[in-house]
Amino acid sequence: MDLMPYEEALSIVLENTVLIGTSERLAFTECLGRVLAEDVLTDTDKPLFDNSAMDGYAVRSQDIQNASEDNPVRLEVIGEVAAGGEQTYTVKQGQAVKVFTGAPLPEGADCVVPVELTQRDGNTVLIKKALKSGANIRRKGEEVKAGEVLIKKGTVIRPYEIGLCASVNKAILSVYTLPKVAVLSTGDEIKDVGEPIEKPSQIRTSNNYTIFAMAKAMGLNVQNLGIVKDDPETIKKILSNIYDYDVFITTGGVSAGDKDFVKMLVREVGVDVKFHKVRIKPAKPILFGTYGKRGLFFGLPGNPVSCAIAFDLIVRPALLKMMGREDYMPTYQEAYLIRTFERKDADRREFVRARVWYENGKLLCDYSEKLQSHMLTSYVGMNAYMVVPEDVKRIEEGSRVKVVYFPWVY
Ligand SMILES: Nc1nc2c(c(=O)[nH]1)N[C@H]1C(S)=C(S)[C@@H](COP(=O)(O)OP(=O)(O)OC[C@H]3O[C@@H](n4cnc5c(N)ncnc54)[C@H](O)[C@@H]3O)O[C@H]1N2
Ligand code: MOO
Repeated sequence: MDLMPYEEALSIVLENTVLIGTSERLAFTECLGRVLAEDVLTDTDKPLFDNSAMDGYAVRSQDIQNASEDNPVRLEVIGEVAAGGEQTYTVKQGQAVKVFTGAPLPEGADCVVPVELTQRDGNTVLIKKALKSGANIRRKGEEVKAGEVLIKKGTVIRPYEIGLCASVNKAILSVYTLPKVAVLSTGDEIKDVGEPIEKPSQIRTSNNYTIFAMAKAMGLNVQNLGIVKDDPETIKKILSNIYDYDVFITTGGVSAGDKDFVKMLVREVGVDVKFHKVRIKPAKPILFGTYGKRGLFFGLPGNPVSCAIAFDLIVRPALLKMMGREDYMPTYQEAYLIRTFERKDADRREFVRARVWYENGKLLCDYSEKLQSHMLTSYVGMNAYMVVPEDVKRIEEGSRVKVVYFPWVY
């Protein structure tokens, strides 16, 4: 049986992914990483008033049009306005007012000469350069006017937008509700952190923690349901709770073993399985299905690297789309391979842990020595996946390869 290509699998997942749709109103400080469910309007002009962009002297540009280093223009200093200060002066011909950055612009002045281009002399100042009308002035409403859209619906709130909301006193934002996510690991041999290992064949879990951390790093509301033994009744009982979540993720139990129960039991709890197995390496046995109104079920393979890759390249885009993000597709770049890569089994598209970096203006790529799907250490020191296309056995040093950065920026 031909395996499903990666693109087809991803598009099936995304076709079945719907935006949560509901929204909630939150304090702007709680909205980091959230997606705006409506346009943010400002009810004030930004800036609120004409003000100086420099520490210097507010003057009339026509008074200084012939000013130069050799032939400075002398103006009478009639006062001083600080940031936050009252604007009480009117600058008339031959006059200047000392101003500081952010200070309201005195009436009559139409430019500000930075202090570096002046020389103070008692109650006069020498201006050493001609400036145009408007120079070093921030005009009322030049950034945004009252009633205008400040941030569009669909925008992700980053620290910049948090600051912007603060600057216009926008204290409450309407953002899309986050999907509720659960992660459950399966396997008789899997032991939780802190549990004693009783026999050498037991395995310390990593998967439920990796996936929990990945969802958490996306700002999601995620529950780690721990580990369940390969007992069909217990697994089915837990799986019957999928309806409490928008996205349910299991790890393990999806390949061909006698105890790989997840793939059978999900159907019994009402999951409509859309695919099982994709032409990728690792993570081939990934299972995907839908349930209820908008539920997404992902059965990720048990091998720790397979599990992580399946999340990064298949689950994460769906979660982003569900959260209301428009930039949910993984983005690829081209890099130059610095060392020949070879593999024996070339059937599937392989995502090799790699490191990319710029050198002399070129993005270069080297790959981890650890290629197997149980080796979580293959991530350490790496920052990207190098894509080895289907049917390609060897990529020569110096060739161009496609890479995709790990989505976690630290
Ligand atoms: N006959 C076949 N065998 C396998 C196939 C196949 O096509 N035919 N596919 C292989 C591939 S590819 C993968 S990937 C794995 C996936 O298997 P499962 O999803 O069924 O996972 P398990 O069998 O439960 O475990 C696989 C492996 O991973 C370890 N594991 C499981 N859970 C965890 C956890 N929470 N933390 C850390 N490590 C975990 C487990 O001990 C196994 O070593 O199947 C291949 N086999
Ligand atoms: O495709 Mo599996 O994911 O080798 O490890």
